[in-house]
Amino acid sequence: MSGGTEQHILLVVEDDPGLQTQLKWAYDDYTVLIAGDHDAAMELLRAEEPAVVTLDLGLPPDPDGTHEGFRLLRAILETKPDTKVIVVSGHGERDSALRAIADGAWDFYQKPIDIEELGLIVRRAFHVRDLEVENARLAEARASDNRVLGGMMTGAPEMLKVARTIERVANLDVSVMLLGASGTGKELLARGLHQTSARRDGAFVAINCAAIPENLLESELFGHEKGAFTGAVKTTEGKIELAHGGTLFLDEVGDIPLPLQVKLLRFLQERTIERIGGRKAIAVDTRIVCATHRDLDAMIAAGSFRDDLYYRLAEMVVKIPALADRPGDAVLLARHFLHQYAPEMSPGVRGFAPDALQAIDEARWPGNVRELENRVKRAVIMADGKLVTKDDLDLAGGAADGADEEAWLNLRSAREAADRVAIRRAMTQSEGNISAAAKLLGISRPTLYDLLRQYRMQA
Ligand SMILES: Nc1ncnc2c1ncn2[C@@H]1O[C@H](COP(=O)(O)OP(=O)(O)OP(=O)(O)O)[C@@H](O)[C@H]1O
Repeated sequence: MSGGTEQHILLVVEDDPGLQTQLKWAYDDYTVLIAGDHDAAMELLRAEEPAVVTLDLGLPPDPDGTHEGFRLLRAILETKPDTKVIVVSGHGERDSALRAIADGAWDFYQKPIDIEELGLIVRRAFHVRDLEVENARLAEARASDNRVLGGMMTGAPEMLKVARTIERVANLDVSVMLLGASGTGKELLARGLHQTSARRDGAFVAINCAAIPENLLESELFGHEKGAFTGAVKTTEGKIELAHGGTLFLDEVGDIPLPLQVKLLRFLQERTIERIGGRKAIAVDTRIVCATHRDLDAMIAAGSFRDDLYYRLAEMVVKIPALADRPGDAVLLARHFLHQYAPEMSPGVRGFAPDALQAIDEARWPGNVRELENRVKRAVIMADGKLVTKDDLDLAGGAADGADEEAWLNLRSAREAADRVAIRRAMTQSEGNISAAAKLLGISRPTLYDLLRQYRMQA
């Protein structure tokens, strides 16, 4: 292939020995790997990272059904979401094929296999994959599958930087303070830090200090002995102790009252705690990661937060950008949540209408990712058709129509701009399926590929 493209590895998942041999030798442009079942396929996927997979839905131990095929499709896309999976289904299994597309398969092909026809689809899959690789290379250092730490999704350089910082400090013995508005993903990042660290086999315990009444917070954090106070009917471990060997996420640490701040500081200095009513110091090995949306500098100046505690907790301060400051992430996350919620809540819902995507892109999202997630969830439930509309999202109107109309450089650039909008919309409506998008646009698939390449757009 042309320079700059990755090695072309094709994984064929097929349990019929005859077809295996036939396919193995049919495509000499690629390195062809063969797997006969789920486990063999996953092993090869992990070891060789094939860009394209052809997947027969009928696999052992269920060769006449589709259960194993779908299970493998899910596993492949979970493990390596950018894999182009071409589902090969038997006669009369069109419904399964379409369901596979809805589940994230790239295309489908119906048996009996015609080597040349299937070869064409495979070739195009590699072609699109090459374009994606090239685009990704061009579009700064973006994660190829938009997933970073602990299941966090982002394509925004601002957030990728945050994730990299956290990965880097995860295994260092430094305290980390996450600063960011509500719903920006602080807890998710703390969890990601824990999972990346050597403590990953220990517990991750989270406590929101603002949500617990002051008089109960001490017991929540440090635990109590039986009889320590009225109602203390049995000895109870606090969160710090429960996170022994693991990580305690102290959310809204700015809400800890001063007397408790002293006790927390003592724990950080001596690494021992005393339960309320307890007489002995208990050694506890817990890493603390904390977060707040408060202005701790101002609180220190006002005397409501101890500066010595601050310096213990905040050796590394990581600022989390608001969703509105991560261009592209709102749409990326909206799609992610739609695919997460639609299957169980409204299986008919497949994607967003173009006006909805535009509104999502333009909204300010004061409640950040949590607000977006809730709105998408509600919209998925409310949607009547296959597509979630702007009305379903119940967002206040976006930017004024046509307000940012540009003066065109020339007819070519005006055409290109119009093409881009139409292609983006068609691709969105068809959830990235090239055939369907080409159909919507009234052009052939090869023409659409040419345009995508010409405009350097991602499929
Ligand atoms: N980048 C992301 N990718 C996927 N899900 C996300 C992302 N960021 C946040 N979420 C989800 O959004 C919700 C809010 O995130 P999280 O609880 O981590 O925010 P927070 O900053 O800790 O909020 P608060 O300060 O209000 O507690 C969670 O359901 C979380 O899983």
